[in-house]
Amino acid sequence: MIVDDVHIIYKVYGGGSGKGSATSALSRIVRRKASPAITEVHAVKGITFTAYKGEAIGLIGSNGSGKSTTLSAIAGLLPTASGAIYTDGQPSLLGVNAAMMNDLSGERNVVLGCLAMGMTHAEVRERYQEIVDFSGINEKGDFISLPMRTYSSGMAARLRFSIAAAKTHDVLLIDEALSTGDASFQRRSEARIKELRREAGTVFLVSHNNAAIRDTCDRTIWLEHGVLRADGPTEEIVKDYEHWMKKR
Ligand SMILES: Nc1ncnc2c1ncn2[C@@H]1O[C@H](COP(=O)(O)OP(=O)(O)OP(=O)(O)O)[C@@H](O)[C@H]1O
Repeated sequence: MIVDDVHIIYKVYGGGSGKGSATSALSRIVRRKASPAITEVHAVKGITFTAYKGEAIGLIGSNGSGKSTTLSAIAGLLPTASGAIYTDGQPSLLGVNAAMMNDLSGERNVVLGCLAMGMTHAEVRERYQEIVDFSGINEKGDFISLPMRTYSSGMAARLRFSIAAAKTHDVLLIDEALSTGDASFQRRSEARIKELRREAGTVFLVSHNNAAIRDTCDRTIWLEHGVLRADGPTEEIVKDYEHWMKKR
């Protein structure tokens, strides 16, 4: 995968005016008043790097440095203002916010999630039990047949991770997934990420948990203010980052 001088700019409509509602938009149309100002947030400012098959890369940086934005752009969910991203294979974003249908049962979400990732019905049937067992949702009763809205945030995150981790991904993008779930689930998910790596894809992990980055990634990219500050062996980069954080 090649990320070539990528810039990402968010456009925030009506920023600052405090009148972003539908009725105020309608009144502006009726009165033919100019639309409110657009505020631009330049979140990523010219990032360039190359990632190879079999690599697990950590993305670190302070809050608002552009890690999640970079990941969304690689997943194809955000357009670049300039620059380009080239990938060999389909990147999938495994975020704690990945869409699930809250009114449907966990069971239906597993089936829909698997179909959405391109599995056939037969493959879904084959993997279903494994996904439910991995998530551990049923450890405390038959929760998998209840609607997702009855799950705790940790349970929902575990199910999301388990669905996405059931498939071998060409490029797997993980946003803070390891920080959700309890200690035993974190251990299981770390082991699964290692397996996914062996199955040849490229893994990106965004996390504030430096121990998880050290355990999972051999290369780390450090972003700060939307700029690539360092890119190299995990141990070296995380050490510099921790040192820099202490001095702030
Ligand atoms: N939907 C959005 N609209 C406008 N600005 C946004 C949006 N999402 C993020 N930003 C801005 O883009 C910048 C980078 O945000 P991003 O979420 O990528 O950072 P991050 O490094 O993942 O942060 P954190 O560690 O807090 O999760 C921030 O300045 C943020 O305010």
